[in-house]
Amino acid sequence: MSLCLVKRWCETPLMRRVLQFKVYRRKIQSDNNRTYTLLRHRWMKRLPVFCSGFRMASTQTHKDTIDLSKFPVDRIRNFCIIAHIDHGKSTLADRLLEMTGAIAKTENNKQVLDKLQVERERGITVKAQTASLIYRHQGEQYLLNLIDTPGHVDFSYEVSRSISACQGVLLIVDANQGIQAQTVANFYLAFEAQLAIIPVINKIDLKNADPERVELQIEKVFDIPREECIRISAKLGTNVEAVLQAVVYRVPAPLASIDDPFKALVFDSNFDHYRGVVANIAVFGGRVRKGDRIVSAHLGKSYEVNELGLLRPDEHPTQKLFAGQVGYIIAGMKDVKEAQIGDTLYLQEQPVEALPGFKPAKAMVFAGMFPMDQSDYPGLRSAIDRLTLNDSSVTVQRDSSMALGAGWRLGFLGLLHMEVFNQRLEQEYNASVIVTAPTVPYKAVLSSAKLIKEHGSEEITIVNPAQFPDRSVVSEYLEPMVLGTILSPDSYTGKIMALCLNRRGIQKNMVYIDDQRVMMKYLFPLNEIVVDFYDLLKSMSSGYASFDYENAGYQAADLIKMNILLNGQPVEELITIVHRARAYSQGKAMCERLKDSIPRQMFEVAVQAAIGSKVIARETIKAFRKNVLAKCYGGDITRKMKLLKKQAEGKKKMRRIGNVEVPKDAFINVLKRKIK
Ligand SMILES: Nc1nc2c(ncn2[C@@H]2O[C@H](COP(=O)(O)OP(=O)(O)OP(=O)(O)O)[C@@H](O)[C@H]2O)c(=O)[nH]1
Repeated sequence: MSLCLVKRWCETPLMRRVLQFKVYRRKIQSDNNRTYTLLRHRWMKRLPVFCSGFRMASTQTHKDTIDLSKFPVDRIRNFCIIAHIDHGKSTLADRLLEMTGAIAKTENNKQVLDKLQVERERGITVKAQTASLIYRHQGEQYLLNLIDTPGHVDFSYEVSRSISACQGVLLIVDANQGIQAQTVANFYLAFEAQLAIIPVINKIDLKNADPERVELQIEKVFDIPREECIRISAKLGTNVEAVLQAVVYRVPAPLASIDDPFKALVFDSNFDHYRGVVANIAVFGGRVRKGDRIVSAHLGKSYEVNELGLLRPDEHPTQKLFAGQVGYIIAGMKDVKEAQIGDTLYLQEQPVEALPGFKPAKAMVFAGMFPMDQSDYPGLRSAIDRLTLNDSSVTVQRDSSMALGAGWRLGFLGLLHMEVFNQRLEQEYNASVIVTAPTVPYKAVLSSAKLIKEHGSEEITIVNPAQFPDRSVVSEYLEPMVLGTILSPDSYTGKIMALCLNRRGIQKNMVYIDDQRVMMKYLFPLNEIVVDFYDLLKSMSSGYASFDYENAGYQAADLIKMNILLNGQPVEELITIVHRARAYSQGKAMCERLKDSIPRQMFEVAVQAAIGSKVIARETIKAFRKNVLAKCYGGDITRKMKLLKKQAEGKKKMRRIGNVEVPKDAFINVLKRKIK
């Protein structure tokens, strides 16, 4: 009884503070480091970026358990893991982290480097992650810097950036599926960067694994001798030690000298609300330490280094970073634009020539984003601002529409990138949005002198179909093209060729990579493959075909603007640019899909597709009222109220266009097509 009372008394807010204060005092005397850590967690979290200097000073007391000066350049290896989606990159990274003691070995280590909620839910990597491993081999210690990269084509920009910080790659291939489209694309990224390529055949534990066949494919397609392949099971940890040894022996040490002036490449960055920009860097020469003044070559601005260290995979502060090493740096930059990806950092007193950097990511898909309710606009604006700070490949422009109000037009690297961004807005910022039909960036060569003067150039890029210029003022329209690679078992070739033809694809090449699998190259208009091509390809090949694409410039095309009318009213958000030859079939398909997407209203709704004033397709949605109380015979009034409330809430998720209620996902659904 008395014990219980004491416990309760201890838990009163006042006593808690007193007791905590005592704990702090005692810890200051006994263990300086831990006290600082506690203080940091309790107080510093609330302080804004300008306090980051003080906060960093507090971490100065951390003991440097890793003495980086012990790792001369010849004992450093920088490598990334590349592969087709789901071939086991993140699982292999888990095993490498465990085996080198970076994380404790437990059953729960599943894709440890996939930290975002969206990555965990979808089971895909979206953002490349770095981890420094310390590996002991034959009495020597090696510092291995690993970068786990995403597999999906939309995030290949992350792969090319990661490659620039490395001298070698582990090219993972699934022992069951063999070489897939992203395996080919990623191989060429590494090959063109002249990196050492270690082929690793994963999932040999699977019943249908056929590592011999995969080795032959690797030899045939990539010209890598089959003896160089390492067979592993990342899941069970089988033979993973051989991978670490291969990294030590086959990946060259970085070409960087400690005697050169400090020079580092920013290959990734993210924004921390309290500390500002955390930039991931690869040091190409010299050394940098805390307190140094560094300059960013892009902006010419100088900063003091507040914190630096390794990622193991969590931040592990150190006093210095040396030539050849990969780590992070925090220098009071308050915006990711100050630490542009591809930028070079150097010491203020030792200017150097900037490193080549990267080509900026090019948005391939544009869509309008609008708040569900205009009163949510300020909140959504701040959510988009914050999310784009951590994803600089998204472009943002203000936009507005008659039906949806004020919003933005955002540019993404692909449709999955757009979906992931949308999901992150909802999950991380609780922001619900309406996304309009995605479109690709078209170009128009203007013929009107007045318009050329207005735009300052003859050629304009159109990212909003509503602003598509009329044929009368244009001499030529251009559409973006891509070179697609399809890998599939040969039994599906006929069906796949029909699909490609249906999407205006032009075959460029077709080779057998073994006696059953075929690789086809097609030139496609981007617009034809961006929305649902991949889904259709997967379903018609029972999931066996894979697809990847790369930019292939622009090509002249006969394009027209197609309007969608709901009860005679044009819907700006549903305007699409189509090829003249496909206008009728696409207009018909869009009307059919809209008929399925829009719930019945109290009145009849005519859904029409029109080119200019000519209607080319029509569907009718019959009048209807859903009586939610139909099954509620007699009974309690509160139950009826609940049902009506639920119906009202459902309606909130709709958008009123003219007098028609349109659900928010209709804008994207309407573009999905079926193969004819
Ligand atoms: N049987 C078996 N399954 C494995 C093995 N390695 C990975 N997997 C499974 O394959 C699936 C995909 O693994 P991930 O490690 O997420 O693949 P990934 O390449 O990182 O995927 P992305 O990041 O989305 O490209 C998971 O369900 C893993 O459990 C293996 O050696 N054997």
